[in-house]
Order: sequence, then structure tokens, then C-alpha cells
Amino acid sequence: MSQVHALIAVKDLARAKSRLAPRFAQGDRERLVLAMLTDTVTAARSVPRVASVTVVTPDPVVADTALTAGAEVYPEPALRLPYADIERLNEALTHAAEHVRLRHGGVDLLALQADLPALQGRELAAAIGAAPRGRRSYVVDHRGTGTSALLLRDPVGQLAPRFGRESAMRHRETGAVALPGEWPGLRLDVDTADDLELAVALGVGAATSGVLDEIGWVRACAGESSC
Ligand SMILES: Nc1nc2c(ncn2[C@@H]2O[C@H](COP(=O)(O)OP(=O)(O)OP(=O)(O)O)[C@@H](O)[C@H]2O)c(=O)[nH]1
Ligand SMILES: C=C(OP(=O)(O)O)C(=O)O
Repeated sequence: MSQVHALIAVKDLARAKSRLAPRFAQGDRERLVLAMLTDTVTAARSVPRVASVTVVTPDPVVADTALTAGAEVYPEPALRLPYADIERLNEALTHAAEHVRLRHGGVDLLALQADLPALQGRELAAAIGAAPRGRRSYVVDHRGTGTSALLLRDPVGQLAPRFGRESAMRHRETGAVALPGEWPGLRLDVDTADDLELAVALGVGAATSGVLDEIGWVRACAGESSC
């Protein structure tokens, strides 16, 4: 069974998860970003077919957290685009992919979102197992428009990430195939407080759960059976 090398991009903490600002103070939001990254890295590292996890980031605190969780770190190189541009994410991932292949040769690659606190290792293992050889494939997020993971199982192909708005469509239009599979944790990227509610209901990892307890976050719908 061939292995994949995973890449995770995280921007600087001061700008991360701005859509959580209505519910979380800046410091709490930063802790939550780090905790979700820790749970994502931990779940990815639990998968035997994941040979390495590399976090690409310009932020030293994110880098420390990644190292503590057992990931490698690729410091974000000077990028062409301004910080506000989401395409910077694709540029960062492309550089990280080149870095990993310089180190390991023509390996298979997986670009994974950093905000998957309910990710289960078995879901990721199943997605890797389902990814066809010789091409790119992707996992559509829980909203149906984004991408939670992009896979490349082709030693000479390019990852060509197209994350950002409508990324599922952009990955499809650039030849990638959507992977079917019941993987709720893998599909649940957390961008809003509503997403976090869903993730907590599904079951988040220890780091995220610990931070939510410490900051006293209470689910808006706690106790309601419809949540
Ligand atoms: N290394 C790197 N990662 C990035 C960059 N831009 C975005 N990302 C990461 O890519 C993922 C998706 O980015 P966004 O949706 O723009 O940001 P977010 O922090 O998830 O949420 P919002 O601020 O609410 O948009 C997140 O893990 C980001 O940290 C970048 O310029 N460099
Ligand atoms: C970047 C993406 O997602 P989000 O903005 O939801 O983090 C994406 O789905 O490509």
C-alpha cells in the first residue's frame, strides 16, 4: 500500500478564523485555531498510510503547535500575493508540495484543511483508500461547495490546489474526481460557530474539547434534541 504525505496550511493567528469573531474573543479564537490544528494533525498522524504531515505557515506559534503535535513545519516562503488573497493559500500549498517532493521524491500528496476537529483517522484512511491512482481527487465539505481534502496519487502529477470560494467546483473543473463516502468528520471544516456546534455534536478531539471547556463555551442549542 503506497503512502501519502499530508500538507496543511495555516495563516497567521491574528487573521485566522475571522468568521468566528462574533462568538469568540481574539485570544480564545487563536487558542481554538491551535486546538483544531492539533486535533487535525493528531488524527492524520494516526493513519498508517500517512507518512508525514507538514504544516506550512508564516506564524511561529502555529509552527510550535504543529511540531508539538508531531507534524513537520515548512516556514511559508515569501509569497507573490498579498495576505488578503485566498490564492495565497494555494501558493503556500504548492510550495510545500514542492518542498516535500524535493525531500521524498515523487510521493503521493494530500492537502488537508486545518480545521477538522471531528476528523477520525478511519475516515481519512478510507478516503485515501478510495482515491484513484493517476489523478487528483477531493472530498467535498459538509456545505457541498468547499473542499476539505485534495489528494494526488500520481508520482509525476501536480497537486494544483484550487482552495477558496467554490473550491469543489474548481477542483472538479480542473479534472479532479469527488470521492463518495460517509465521512462526516472529514467533511466538517469549522468556519463558523454553527459549524462548531455541528462538530461538537459529532465529537471533537481532546485539544478542541479541552479549549472549549476552558473558555466556558456553551453550545447555543445544548439540551435541545434537534441540535
Ligand atoms: N500558509 C497559509 N495558509 C493560509 C493562507 N490563507 C489561508 N490559509 C489557511 O487556509 C485555510 C482556509 O483559509 P480561510 O478560509 O481564508 O481562513 P480561515 O482562517 O479558515 O477563516 P476566515 O478567516 O474566517 O476566512 C485556513 O487553514 C487558513 O489558515 C496563507 O496565506 N498562507
Ligand atoms: C478554503 C476553503 O474553505 P473555507 O474557506 O471554508 O476554509 C475551501 O473549501 O476551499
